[in-house]
Amino acid sequence: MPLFTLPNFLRRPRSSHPAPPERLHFHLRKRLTSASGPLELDIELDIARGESLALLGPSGSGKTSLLRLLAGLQPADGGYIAAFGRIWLDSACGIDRPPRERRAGLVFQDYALFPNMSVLGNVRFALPSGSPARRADELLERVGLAGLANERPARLSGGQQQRLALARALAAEPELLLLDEPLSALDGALRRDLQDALAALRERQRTTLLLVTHDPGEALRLCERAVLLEAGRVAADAPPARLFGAGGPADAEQRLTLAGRVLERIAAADGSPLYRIEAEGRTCLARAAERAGLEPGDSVLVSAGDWLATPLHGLR
Ligand SMILES: Nc1ncnc2c1ncn2[C@@H]1O[C@H](COP(=O)(O)OP(=O)(O)OP(=O)(O)O)[C@@H](O)[C@H]1O
Repeated sequence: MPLFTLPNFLRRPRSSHPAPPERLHFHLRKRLTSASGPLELDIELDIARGESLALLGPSGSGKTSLLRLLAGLQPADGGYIAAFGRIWLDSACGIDRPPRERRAGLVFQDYALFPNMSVLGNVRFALPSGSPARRADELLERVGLAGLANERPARLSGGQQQRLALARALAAEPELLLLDEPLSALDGALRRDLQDALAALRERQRTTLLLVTHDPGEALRLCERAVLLEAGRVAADAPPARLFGAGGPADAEQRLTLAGRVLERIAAADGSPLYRIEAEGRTCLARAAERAGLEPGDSVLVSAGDWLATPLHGLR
């Protein structure tokens, strides 16, 4: 008979779920209320550390809710999250770590910046303790905000606030980065620059990424895996090129965007370059998006509406 036993309320609950250090595995259930009636979110996914996953699906399919459940900002009705060697949630045994104990960084459409801190202060605040302060300057440089370091967030445009929110999320070096259309307020070259910066930073830190996007090009460029949600369930889980390909499960508008490869460069009548492209078994002629300087063999995304080819990096 032990001399001393801990009372029940002091015992730490133990989960029976395995939590391998290199994986994120979750099964989450949540009853939601949509305009057309109750919606049962029920999603199970197994994701490797460093993997980059696009979350797609029609409005109201549960994408934002899933990110909020993972971050701990919304309570699940049931389920578990085993994240990189730790249990964040196991409703069966009463474990539910608060957001600050989950190593998840998130950027939502409404940014949630600290209004009374400078731009630089917002990023510095998120640095893990012991990080060199210049890391905040590097991140601001990377997202093109170095010149605005001393401004207050309210003085920034929507796109600049979005970039600041991204820099702040990256500063915290999260194991899991949850991005809800983080680049939607940006256009053209800036969007491409930030996508490149995000890909480079993510690779360096081996961050696992869940990215909500409505942009097939973004999914193709940044993610090796795409999960399509429909009415709170996983309807498809495949490489983005397959999801958006002809006959794939993405919706008709997205299917107009094809993954292809440059066959050759030819000159149009006015001397501007045109490219012959093989995409999903058909050949087309396309102009290049921006000054792309495409070469034969390059992977591209072709928007069938106006036959515009966008170069892709990382397409498998
Ligand atoms: N806390 C909540 N309680 C009940 N229902 C909710 C809650 N939060 C969201 N919902 C509902 O759940 C449904 C899914 O919403 P969610 O924002 O997750 O969808 P989404 O796929 O991100 O949509 P969008 O692409 O438009 O952002 C919506 O109908 C919404 O009204």
